[in-house]
Amino acid sequence: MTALFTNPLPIPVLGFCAYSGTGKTTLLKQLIPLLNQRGIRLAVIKHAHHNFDVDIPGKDSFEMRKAGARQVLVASHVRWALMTEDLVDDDPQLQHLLSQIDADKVDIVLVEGFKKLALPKIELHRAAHHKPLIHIHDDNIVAIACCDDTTVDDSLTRLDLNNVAQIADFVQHYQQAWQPTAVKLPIDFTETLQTAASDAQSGLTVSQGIAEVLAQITPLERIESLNLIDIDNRVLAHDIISSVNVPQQTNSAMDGYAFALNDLATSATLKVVGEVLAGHHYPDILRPGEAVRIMTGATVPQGADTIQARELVSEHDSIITILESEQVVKGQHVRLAGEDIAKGDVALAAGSRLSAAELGLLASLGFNQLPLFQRPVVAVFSTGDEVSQPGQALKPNCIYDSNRYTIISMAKKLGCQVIDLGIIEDNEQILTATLRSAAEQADVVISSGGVSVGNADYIKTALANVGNTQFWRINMRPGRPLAVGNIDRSLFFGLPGNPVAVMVAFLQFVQPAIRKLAGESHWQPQFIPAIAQHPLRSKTGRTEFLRGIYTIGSDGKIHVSTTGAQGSGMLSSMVSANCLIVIDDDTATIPAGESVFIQPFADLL
Ligand SMILES: Nc1nc2c(c(=O)[nH]1)N[C@H]1C(S)=C(S)[C@@H](COP(=O)(O)OP(=O)(O)OC[C@H]3O[C@@H](n4cnc5c(N)ncnc54)[C@H](O)[C@@H]3O)O[C@H]1N2
Ligand code: MOO
Repeated sequence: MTALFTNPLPIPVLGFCAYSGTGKTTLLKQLIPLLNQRGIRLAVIKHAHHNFDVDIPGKDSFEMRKAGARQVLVASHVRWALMTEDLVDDDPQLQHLLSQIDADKVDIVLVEGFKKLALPKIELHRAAHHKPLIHIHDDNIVAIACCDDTTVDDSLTRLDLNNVAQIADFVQHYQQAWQPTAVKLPIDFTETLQTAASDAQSGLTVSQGIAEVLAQITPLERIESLNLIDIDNRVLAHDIISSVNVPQQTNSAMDGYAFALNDLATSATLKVVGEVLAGHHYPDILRPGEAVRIMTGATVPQGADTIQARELVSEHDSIITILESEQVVKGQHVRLAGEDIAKGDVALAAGSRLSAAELGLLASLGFNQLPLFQRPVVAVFSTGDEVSQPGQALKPNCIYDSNRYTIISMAKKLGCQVIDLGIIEDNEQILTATLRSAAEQADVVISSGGVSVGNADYIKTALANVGNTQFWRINMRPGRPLAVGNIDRSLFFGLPGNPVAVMVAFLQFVQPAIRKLAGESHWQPQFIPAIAQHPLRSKTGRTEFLRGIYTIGSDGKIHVSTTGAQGSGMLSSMVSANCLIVIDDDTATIPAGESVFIQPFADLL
């Protein structure tokens, strides 16, 4: 009977619910000053069932609103009030109302009304009114404030409706003990292994599917050594320990003057006794009242602890005056030896993927040859009588093979070595031979097509001849059918035929598998919250991956809209998208303006 509610604020929200006439407002009027005395800053949201007004006819703000202004903000040095005309069919949305509250200014929001929402509430009950108890049908009641003659289940905190101080104690404790609930991502990467068989009928969730896939993988242990210049997107096989400090010497981050800050206490003028360029050092220790001219990257002389940039110094005849000397902070523009990486630190851990920043860092430590996991070898083929080779004339009723190209490109992006096996005709002997030879050459074999009911026969029988594979139904769209298994020591993925389903299934299942196989430690995709530009629809019981375009709105926040039609054969939707919008299996609709998680393609595609 309660409707879903998510608290959008970083502060607690506590409701008060009761049948009318129980005295909610009377209690709140007594409770608020008591809580204020205890230093708790409050906001109150009150639900009104009728057409209320807070303004008075004749006041300028009232007249302007009546003249047609949809929002009127009236402000003085004491308070401001924003009045918004917002005619909605049903009850106003509490989540939307809460997002109007300034969470920096209050410690808790008390809500009067919104009885049907699943927000934590205190029930107020007077036995004399002979109304039913609310908590019997509402698990969100955290306490009941009632009179002596009410019988209450022991499991519920009982408060005395006539003892406001006791209710204030409860609210105070609730506010102090409240913790925001951890953000629930649409895919749970901590999911533990379930038996696929037991869920085969109802299908696996995406999280279960990922857990099942990862459980089948042992990282490859083949290690090779390569020079920095030849390393591209490879995974480090051992921890790299720094044998030097970076930077090696304490040096200047500015062209300017180095001196001891203490000297400025007596005078803003100092005597320049030398100059030090990058790659050199000043041979003496600075004495009181002395400074050296110093260039960016040059070693800071002993005795100096602070740098002032050249633009903030005037120099005449080797005497400098430090301008704005009162703003100089000890240690400014000084880069300490080892502040980036200290000698003996793990500079990069085994399992790190090496791209531009990591390669630069390894170079900065003086490393050249590095131990790397060998690249996983991936063999890819397409199946289907209608699937034709691009570059050749398209036969009637056929389509060009696009899946092999998207799969090969994504596998290469993950640093794999790819064997292209082309299009394999729907023939059991040929498919069996292809799978056998693919498994001899590759760590991972990927096919597309032929995994849904009915179409799967050849792939299924060919697989049964050479390995063991499970056919799963993943509760997601697109990408519902998925085959995963082993052929000898190789991993097999049978991706669905629809081109968008191929890409989505690759990103969700094949990608983590290849990353784990390649020895990479951090393979989880990033989820970023974005504001839905328009209502988004899904179905509970399955995870929806919509193709989305995210942009930064004029409010500085990330907004996302879909690319339009979402057919799982429409590759153009992937081309115009820059992210997947991921709607979890508990959610059917996301209203416009609400938050939704996206997976940016970033460097994945
Ligand atoms: N009765 C049912 N029918 C279907 C179901 C189902 O559960 N029950 N699932 C649907 C879903 S979801 C998908 S996805 C597809 C998956 O089918 P298959 O993996 O068997 O793939 P095919 O039938 O061979 O092809 C589907 C579609 O994709 C095109 N295709 C295939 N290969 C390629 C390629 N290399 N490049 C481009 N396009 C390709 C093919 O022409 C079909 O249009 O099954 C649904 N049906
Ligand atoms: O896997 Mo399918 O239609 O969901 O593309």
